[in-house]
Amino acid sequence: MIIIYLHQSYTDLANTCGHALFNLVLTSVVVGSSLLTWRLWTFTLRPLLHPNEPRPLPYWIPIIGHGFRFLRDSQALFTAGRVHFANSREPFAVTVFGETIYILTSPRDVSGVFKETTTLSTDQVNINRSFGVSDAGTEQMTRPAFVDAVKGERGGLKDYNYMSEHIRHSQLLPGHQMDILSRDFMQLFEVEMRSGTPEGKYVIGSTGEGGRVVLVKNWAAQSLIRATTHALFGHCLLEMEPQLTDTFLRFDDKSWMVIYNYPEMFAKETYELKEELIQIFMSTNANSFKIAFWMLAHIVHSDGLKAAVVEEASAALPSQDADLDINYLLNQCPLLDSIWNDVLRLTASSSTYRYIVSDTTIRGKTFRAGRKLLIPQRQTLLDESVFGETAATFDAERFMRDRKLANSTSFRPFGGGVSMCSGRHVAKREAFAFVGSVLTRYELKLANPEKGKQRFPRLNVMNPNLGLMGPMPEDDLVLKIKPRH
Ligand code: HEM
Repeated sequence: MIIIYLHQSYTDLANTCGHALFNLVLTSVVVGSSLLTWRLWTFTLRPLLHPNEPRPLPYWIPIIGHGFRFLRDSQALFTAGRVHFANSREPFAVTVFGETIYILTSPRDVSGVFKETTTLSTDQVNINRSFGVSDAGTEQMTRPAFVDAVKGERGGLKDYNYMSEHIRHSQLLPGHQMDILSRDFMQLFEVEMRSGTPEGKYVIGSTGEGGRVVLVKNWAAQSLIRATTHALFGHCLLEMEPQLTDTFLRFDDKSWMVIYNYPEMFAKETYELKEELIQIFMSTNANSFKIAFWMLAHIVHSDGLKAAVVEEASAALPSQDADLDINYLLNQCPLLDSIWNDVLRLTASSSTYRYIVSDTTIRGKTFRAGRKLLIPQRQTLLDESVFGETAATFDAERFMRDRKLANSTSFRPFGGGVSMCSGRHVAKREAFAFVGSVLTRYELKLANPEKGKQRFPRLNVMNPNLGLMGPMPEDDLVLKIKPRH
């Protein structure tokens, strides 16, 4: 009876409105109500039935979910998620092209993740895959075949990934190997900086009497990447590939496409550049020149700060013929140290990532096996409840005034747990070497445009990023430099 009635009503309405228009309206009503039902179930009813699971951040288009927002400005998406759940910092889930990713923004949850090393994995296999390691290569890398030199036979056989991590740590963490690396780096870096007036693509003009106009981003990148590459890999790599730094810089801004498996057809050049680079070369070189750049940018944009830092650092270079005393800069310069920390805080968009091997419960929330978990460190680095009302802006003395801040669980620019950056000590050395060297060897002035003042470089917050954010492509720090006598 009801069916006959509905059919009759359908026919009457269709005849009155015209079939095409009526079908359009009907389709819209069906799609709209299905969408509302799906939203009600997914974002309201299901979370009520599963209170122990992180709540999903609502979205409108199934499967695509937050995909485009994630690619366009992932930090804004994470902030929106945190705010959507009333800034409670409970874990939540986003959907990126069909994939559910848990987002953690509370330092206490994050500490729980770092402690859990059995059910949460760093997923080395998949990371290697995105850098082109084949199935056969993966099989070889995960086959237990090596003996740990320290533990010997007692430790049992280890696979390539374990041994590679072991070697990275002994090379890069404080100890004998790092001392050798640092010594080599400083020698090579001195060659770069001592040559008086820097030459290369970063010099864009002359001001007479030995003065030059330089682009600092490129200057920091060229000198630090060359010296680090030479110290880590020997001279052959740069001899075989003299353009390596340029190739790297062209790749750097888009490297996230490789990590997030962005479709190759939309990023052909990036994937071609990736072929020319190796993964370890990227993790070693992607960040240090950026932090050096930002530190110098903040220092030279304030005459008062510049004078204070030059005064503090000047004992590291007693004469222009001396070698830069990097240990003095690292250990006796509290202002420089505070600047390093606050710049890291403002520019790190580091994320720690884990693959969930089996269901894992942290502080009452269960994270389901087979999904990914992401910890965007920027969500705590800008937390006003920890860093104060001025958390969003640079404060050179913030970490000097409150020394405990550097050990806060909200301050993790290098990630944490088993995957914490082992290059953090090397990075600090590189940044201090560049900033200290430039400030003590040169007189510096902002090269102001004809009208007005040089704008402070804007942070490129748009690209998903795995370490430090650089400046917007069209922004740089342009300095007039003149060797000191
Ligand atoms: C300011 C500069 C740097 C920043 C902000 C930075 C940040 C990071 C972050 C966020 C991670 C992932 C941490 C996690 O998953 O929790 C990482 C990993 C790593 N970084 Fe860095 N990094 C920097 C410089 C360097 C340098 C100079 C090197 C090498 C000389 C390096 C080598 C590595 C390596 C090898 C890893 C993989 C994890 C490991 O085995 O240690 N990083 N870095």
